[in-house]
Formats: sequence, C-alpha cells, structure tokens
Amino acid sequence: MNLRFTKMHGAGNDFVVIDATKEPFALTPEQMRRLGDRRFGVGCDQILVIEPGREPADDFAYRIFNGGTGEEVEHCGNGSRCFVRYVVDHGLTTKRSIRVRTMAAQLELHLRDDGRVTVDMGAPIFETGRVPFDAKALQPREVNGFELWPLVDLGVEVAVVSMGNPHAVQVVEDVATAPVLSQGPLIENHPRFPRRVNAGFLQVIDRSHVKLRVFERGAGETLACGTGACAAVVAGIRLGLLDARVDVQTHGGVLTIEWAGASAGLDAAVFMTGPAVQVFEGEITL
Ligand SMILES: N[C@@H](CCC[C@H](N)C(=O)O)C(=O)O
Repeated sequence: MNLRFTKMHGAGNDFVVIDATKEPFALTPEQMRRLGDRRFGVGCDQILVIEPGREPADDFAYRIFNGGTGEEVEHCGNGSRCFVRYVVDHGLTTKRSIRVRTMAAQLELHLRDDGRVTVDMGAPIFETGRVPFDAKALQPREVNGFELWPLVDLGVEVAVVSMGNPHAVQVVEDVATAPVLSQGPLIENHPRFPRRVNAGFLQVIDRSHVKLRVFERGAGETLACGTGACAAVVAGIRLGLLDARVDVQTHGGVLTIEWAGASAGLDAAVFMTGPAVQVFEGEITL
C-alpha cells in the first residue's frame, strides 16, 4: 500500500503526520515501526493520525503512536501543536481555536498570529494510582509538601506526574552530564511503573528558566518532549523551585509552560506554547 504523509516537528520532536479524515486508517504496529525507523522507513519520534471528530464538541480526533514501538499512547504535547498547524495549513478547518480529542482528553489549541501554538494541556494528575505508579510500601520524602518517590534500586528520587501520559521527573545538577541514556531506559521500564514511563531530567537555572532532557517511553531520548516539559515545570513549581511561567530549554528549542497551580489550586490547567513546523511531504510504500 502507498501512504501519503507529512513530516513535521515541534522543537525538534519529529512526527510523521497522516491525514485519516477522509478514509479510515489502519496500520499494524510493525508498519508503524517501519514509518518510525530512521534507516528503513521515514523516521520520527511519533506518528500522528488525524481523524474526524467523534462527538459534536470535537473538531477532530487525533491518535499518537510511538515511533520506536508502534504502541498507541495517550498524549503528545509537541504533536498537538503540529496537529493544529497541519489542519489549518492543509485547509481542513478555517478555525484558529480547535478542539481535538486524544485517547486521554479533549484539548483546546490556539494558533497564534506569530505562528506558534498554545495548548491547554489540562490539569496535571498527582494521584500515584492514576499515573500509574506503584507506591506500595514506599516512603516518599516531602519537599514543600510535595512527594518525591525513591526508586531504591537506581538510587534516585523522582516526582511522579501524569499529563495524561506518565512522567517521572528528577532534578539534576547539570543536564549535560546527567545519565539520560544509561538511566533513562531503566526508569522507562522500572517495575513501579506498570505502563512504563517517560523519564525527565530537570536542571533549574533560575525561577523562570530550566533545561530539560527527556528519555521518552517508546522513542528514546528526543530533542524535546512537550508533556515532559509540562510535567517537569509542574514538579518544579510544587517543589517551590519555579514561578508560574517558565521557559524550558530543550536540545531542539524553547517551550514556554505556564501553570497557576501554586495560587489557583492543583486542578489548574497547564498551558504550553511553542513552535510547529512542516518539513516535507512524501509517499511511502508499506
Ligand atoms: N513527544 C511527546 C510525548 C509522546 C508520547 C510519549 N513518548 C509517551 O509514551 O507517553 C510530547 O511532546 O509530549
């Protein structure tokens, strides 16, 4: 079969985008992995599939598959910005504020005049069972009233946050020397995370600037992770290290994260702003 696709990126986190608004979409996990493969396929961190909205309140639905494994996942922050850019630039809508349903939630996204996209990412989830994280018989350390959980065998403490998808965030001295590639896979597959996890390494520069590297579940280290940036900033705010608006420097660019949770309550929504860029279009035989 021949498949038309568009290659996009958000701060270097790259995507193969497939328009399934007119025809139903079905690829096997093996075909997904082929699309994600940088040598034998197109190459990407995630595959994004755009579908028609299923409910009256939704303009579209979109599905996310990790490029390394082909598994379907709940959420993708950088992908949601590329989704907006795609549906506007390909004439699928004339709206600038768009509602889309993912596996995890309904999102509201706004295309700004400067071409960047702001996404209402919804409220973070802290209940360990909903992340999901198995906290049985573990003793957390409280900092500023927020729990840091020990991963005893790895000798690290992580904040456990879901943005619809699971994240384990640790604060490090320097992201340049943090053991992202050696420890990332061990955290990703740690038995305390029954659905595996995205592993974030956060370096605080000052109260409104951080550096972040993320070893993503099902994709390895990516140049940026949008939900990872949200989870890391939320964790940093809860630890008392950060203010409500933070620029997150990733290897691929800057994402701005805003969360009023410290003053407005923990169920405040997280807002993420960043770039979304089309790279090329193509066709592949699968
Ligand atoms: N790159 C994404 C996250 C994609 C999904 C993640 N790997 C997972 O398995 O949860 C982002 O920008 O948020």
